[in-house]
Amino acid sequence: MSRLGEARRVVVKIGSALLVEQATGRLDHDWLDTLIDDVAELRAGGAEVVIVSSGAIALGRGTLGLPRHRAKLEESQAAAAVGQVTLAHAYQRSLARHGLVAAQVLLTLNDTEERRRYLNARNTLTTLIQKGAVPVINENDTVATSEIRYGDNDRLAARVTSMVSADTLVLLSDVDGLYTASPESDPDAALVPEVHAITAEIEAMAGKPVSGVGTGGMVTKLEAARIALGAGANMAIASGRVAHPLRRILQDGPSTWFLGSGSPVAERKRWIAGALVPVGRLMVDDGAVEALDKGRSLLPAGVSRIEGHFARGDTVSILAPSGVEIARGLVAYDREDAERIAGRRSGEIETILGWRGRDEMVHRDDLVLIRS
Ligand SMILES: Nc1ncnc2c1ncn2[C@@H]1O[C@H](COP(=O)(O)OP(=O)(O)O)[C@@H](O)[C@H]1O
Ligand SMILES: N[C@@H](CCC(=O)OP(=O)(O)O)C(=O)O
Repeated sequence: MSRLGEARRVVVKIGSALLVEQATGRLDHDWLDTLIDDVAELRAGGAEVVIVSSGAIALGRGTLGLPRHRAKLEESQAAAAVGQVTLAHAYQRSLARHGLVAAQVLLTLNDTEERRRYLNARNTLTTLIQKGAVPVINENDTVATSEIRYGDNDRLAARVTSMVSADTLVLLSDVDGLYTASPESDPDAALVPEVHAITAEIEAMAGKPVSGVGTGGMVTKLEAARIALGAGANMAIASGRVAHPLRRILQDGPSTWFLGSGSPVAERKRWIAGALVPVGRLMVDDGAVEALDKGRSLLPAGVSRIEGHFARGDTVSILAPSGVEIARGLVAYDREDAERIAGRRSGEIETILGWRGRDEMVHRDDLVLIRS
């Protein structure tokens, strides 16, 4: 079976140049339908699919009568506001043919970098996936100023891959994959089928050229690969210039696979254990120690004392009654709220806080045991 066939959670990124006909500025519905047929096929095979789609600016530009090149930032943002409506509607229509529900999610760089927003976005996305909807994500172009913009959806898609712990990222582009040199300028350039590490040699292959309506080029695709591999996912670049582009990858058509060594969950846990400095401490009772050893989440009921100042999403140490640190994790509540619900049953959270938070103080996906 192909690597894509084995994937369980896949993020697919679609570049503007694929969806929007350059000459007319129109959305290519026929092509989109073939792509969505493939998405339905992947889902029928048991995979969950998240879409990251560009195209809002290219679609809105024509409607507002803006030039293709050298539009000002605020003009592009205005174009995105118009084009995003068309884009979301196109996905909604195409997915509905398979009885699938589209969910529009617009993110900025802050949402994937600032811990609180990151957790909120992650919770929303995982809820959508669990409910069977297909998230269709784009950058929130209208609100983002240059400092808080991604500017390219390749890296946004890689951050989303990490955020939802997807095992596979597919970047559909106008080329079959990474070539030894830019295929536009070098007729001898050859497709690289597999990349195991992003070395200086690989970096040298990516030039800076950019297609007519896109903004990325190969450089941002390599940056995306670095993020995806760091999150334990594999990444493919393949052409979307064909009907049924995902089926083509499933049938081992031309592509470049960037192959990582870890698994998404293992990488995430390594990040929690190693890269983050705990800012608070949760003392837990013996029952909680036992539950954590069995791989369960930490519930408020098992927390007996709290120290330090932390906000939702911060890293905390979890200490056994003996004072030994047994785990680390991302806490789901601010210190003040954590204190109010400590020692209480999860069913009481809503009555105590006045709003319904998570049942867990630290969810098991956000928790790593640090003693053997
Ligand atoms: N080594 C390379 N291999 C493949 N494509 C390259 C390479 N170097 C530069 N490119 C250029 O990158 C383009 C793909 O990036 P881009 O146009 O940004 O796609 P998208 O719109 O899908 O993000 C190719 O069409 C090609 O012109
Ligand atoms: N957010 C922008 C797309 C930015 C982008 O990365 O474009 P592309 O290089 O075509 O994938 C839009 O929707 O127009």
